[in-house]
Amino acid sequence: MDAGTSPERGYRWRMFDPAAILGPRVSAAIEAAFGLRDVDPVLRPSQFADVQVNAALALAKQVGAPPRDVATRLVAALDADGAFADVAAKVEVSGPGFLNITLRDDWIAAQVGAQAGDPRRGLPTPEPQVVPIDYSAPNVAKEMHVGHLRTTVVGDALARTLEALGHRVVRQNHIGDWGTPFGMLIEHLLEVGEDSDAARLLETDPNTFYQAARAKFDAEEGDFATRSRARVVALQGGDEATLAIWRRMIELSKHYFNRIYTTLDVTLRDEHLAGESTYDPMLEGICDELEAKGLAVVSQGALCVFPPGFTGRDGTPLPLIIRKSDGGYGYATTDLATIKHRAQDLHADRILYVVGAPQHLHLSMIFEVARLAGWLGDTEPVHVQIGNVLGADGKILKTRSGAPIRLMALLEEAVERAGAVVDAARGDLDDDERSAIARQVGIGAVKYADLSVAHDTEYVFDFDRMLALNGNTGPYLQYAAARIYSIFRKAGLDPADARGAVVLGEPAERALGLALLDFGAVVGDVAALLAPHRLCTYLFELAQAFTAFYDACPVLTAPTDELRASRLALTAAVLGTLVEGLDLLGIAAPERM
Ligand SMILES: NC(=[NH2+])NCCC[C@H](N)C(=O)O
Repeated sequence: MDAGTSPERGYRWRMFDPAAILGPRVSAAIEAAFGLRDVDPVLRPSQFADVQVNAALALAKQVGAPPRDVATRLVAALDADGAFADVAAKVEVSGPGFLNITLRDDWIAAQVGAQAGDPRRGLPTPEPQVVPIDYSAPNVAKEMHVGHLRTTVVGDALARTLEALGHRVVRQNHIGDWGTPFGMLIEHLLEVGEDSDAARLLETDPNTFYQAARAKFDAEEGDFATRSRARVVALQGGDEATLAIWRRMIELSKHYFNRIYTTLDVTLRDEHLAGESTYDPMLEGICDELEAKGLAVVSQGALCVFPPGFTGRDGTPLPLIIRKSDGGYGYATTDLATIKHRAQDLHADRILYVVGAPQHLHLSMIFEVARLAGWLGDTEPVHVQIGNVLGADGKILKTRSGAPIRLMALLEEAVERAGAVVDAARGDLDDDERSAIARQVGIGAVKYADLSVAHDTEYVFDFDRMLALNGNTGPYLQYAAARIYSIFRKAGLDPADARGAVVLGEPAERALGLALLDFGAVVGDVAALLAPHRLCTYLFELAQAFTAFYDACPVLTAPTDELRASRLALTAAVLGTLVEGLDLLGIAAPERM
């Protein structure tokens, strides 16, 4: 995906990673040698060098010389002003015209030390943006399904990450709390009574509540259906008594959502609720405006917009219906009001819609109509498409009987399974601590499984795999952090006090230092590319680099005091990075497990 208007791209906002420091120096050398300004130095990681400069290949055409010559002149320019002397031990021309740079060990060590002392741990500080994030968005009186789980988890990780970078995130939970079904739902609630067990289902098992209402409606029992239809009219007409009972219903549903959010440890709160009903007062004005602008036309009795470029399979233009022939408004009108509000009232720079992939056509049409209406200005709406969560059979995850999985039951099972492992491994800990760990590990495993694959791809929900202690899993990373906590317990040292000067001698030590320096750039990429899985991959590789280091380099029994202090400092930096990285993903790191 294109990074769009995201400010995190480029070196300008970054601090400690080698590319951020070398990039501008290579650009300056290109200017000195060839008189070309602001040329992208094209720095890439490479298996043959700490950093590879690929600019010569692209420059060759412009300069009119073979890439190897360009590369050689570039090295001469870099040498001439000593641009690399403090940073690079060696710069070599290789292959068709790459520059392979070997960094100085003492430079890497100093950067690691500086990053560890930075309160932001090397996170970039880009120009702050206003970013509304639309995520979770379950429907009132319906069970949240695994699709909602994934938008909740991915949206929350993006919210945490963008906020950590300094952006003003506006969390928006666009719950489905409005529309035709509310007539029958309210009538049902009135019949069973607000304080009945049947009403309580809204908090515990909303699907059963919904189905009971639906059954009465379909059976045409007495005048239930007629009353339901009248109730929708009363609701949308602003009848106070109807609104009062509707509010009670939302209140009960909120208890259900909040239980899920608390269990999941996500940052969504009541104040982030901005459901479909919020925009009801704007809908008439939206239709009037689009009609006045000549964008909406009446077709078969309904008011529609036909945004250019959207056609059905047979080539006919696709409508976005904004007012049905009976005068009612639907999902599309609400979304148009929503996007106008986000662009014009919230002054959004980017709007993230963390929503299931099947809604891509709908959202693309909304974005296009908003653009045609002139509402967007510089606002960039983005659909962060969420792929399906599948069962072992490769179909959308369902229970054996084919019913949708109850999300709470799924989360409870994750915690239970994690608990069995923790109970077996840590009989030495008391019950409370074991159950707290089980919760962090079980929930962390589910969240990590959602986050570690690209958000737009499908994946198979598999408890055994997500709870495994090896491989790219949440528990693996939590375990890596817990192991480091135990090293510090053994040393009788608080990791915050491990501030010895870093010395990098062994190859595994050096590789670990380099890995640490990437943290800021990776977090910047997560925000720019809206790709939390990149942070997962990074943390997994960092944990592996730590294991390799720990196998090769004794820490507590290091040969000298200096080395011991250095290795403890390195170890503390890894712990801090793991804990902070997991926190950006919304995953806790227990101190023991
Ligand atoms: N602005 C939006 N359309 N957000 C997504 C809403 C998702 C919708 N409630 C659903 O469950 O499918």
